[in-house]
Amino acid sequence: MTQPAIQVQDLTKNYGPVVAVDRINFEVAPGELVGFLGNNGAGKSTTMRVLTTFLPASSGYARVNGFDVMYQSDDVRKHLGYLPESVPLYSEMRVEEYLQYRAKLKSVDRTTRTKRIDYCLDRCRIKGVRRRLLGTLSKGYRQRVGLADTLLADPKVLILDEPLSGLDPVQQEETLKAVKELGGQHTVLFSSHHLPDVEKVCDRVIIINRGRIKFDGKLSAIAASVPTVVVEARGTTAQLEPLLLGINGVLEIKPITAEAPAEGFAAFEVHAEPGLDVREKVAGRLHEKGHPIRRLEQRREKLEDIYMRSAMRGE
Ligand SMILES: Nc1ncnc2c1ncn2[C@@H]1O[C@H](COP(=O)(O)OP(=O)(O)OP(=O)(O)O)[C@@H](O)[C@H]1O
Repeated sequence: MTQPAIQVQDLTKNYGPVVAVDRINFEVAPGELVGFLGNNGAGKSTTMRVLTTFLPASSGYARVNGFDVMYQSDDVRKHLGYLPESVPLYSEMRVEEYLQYRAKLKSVDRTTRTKRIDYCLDRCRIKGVRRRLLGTLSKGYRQRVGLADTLLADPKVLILDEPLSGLDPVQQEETLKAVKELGGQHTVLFSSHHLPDVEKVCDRVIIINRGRIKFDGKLSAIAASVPTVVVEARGTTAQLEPLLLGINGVLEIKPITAEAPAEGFAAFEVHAEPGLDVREKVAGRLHEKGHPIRRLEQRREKLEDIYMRSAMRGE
């Protein structure tokens, strides 16, 4: 089996009495592009800081490219690019000058340094601002200069803490394109609050809530999930439930209480056997028994549904 690029086992981080990360486990395969999601204070940055060796774990362990973050931190850092949430830059330096300086610090080979910087400027779509002073750049450009910096030494693993935060939609799109292109070649773990963007670029998402992992799955699996039928019809739960349950292929009925149905109506989620579309049968049965339908639709689970469920759990 290929060695995971990131491996986290029973990792816990306490800040005094605050348990920021609570015995989490996950692995990221080489080349995977994984979205790390969670509400404010869920534990994303803390996990990332442990992975990038900036913070020691309280217990458990983490490895990056096979190196232990506690005991082999130099090796971890050698093969890792980290973009913190707010990128610290020297405002009086020009973009290119800054990247030269950073490349030197990272021991990027002198003979290929200029070529490498050119490549990173191009990758992060900041060629046009290469001679600008960092202090005069907008947040989006500063963020992408930070991203170019993380790429300089061609690290195998990139950890990006909210690379899209505070950017306008155009800047978000540009940054997102740059991040997407990094997948495959690099292993990328990035945190974000922008679910539609995460859906656009990631292979997989991990959702953390109050320091615990609540969901870890491939986006392709979410897209392929069995759709649910939502039905709202005149009648009471007691009248409608047995009718729906009696339909061939229907496995489970769940009354919908989150969105209150209109007076005199009841609403349900109907879960049927995989591959079976029961909408016509539902319509036929309810019509036959004199229960007019107000709403009948097929709903496929989206990342947002999973996020809401995972991020609300335990609140
Ligand atoms: N230096 C610190 N000292 C004490 N508590 C901290 C410290 N840093 C973070 N915390 C707490 O740890 C928990 C996790 O915080 P963390 O910053 O990892 O969350 P996050 O998911 O990155 O949130 P956000 O999306 O707001 O950046 C929170 O309860 C936070 O208040």
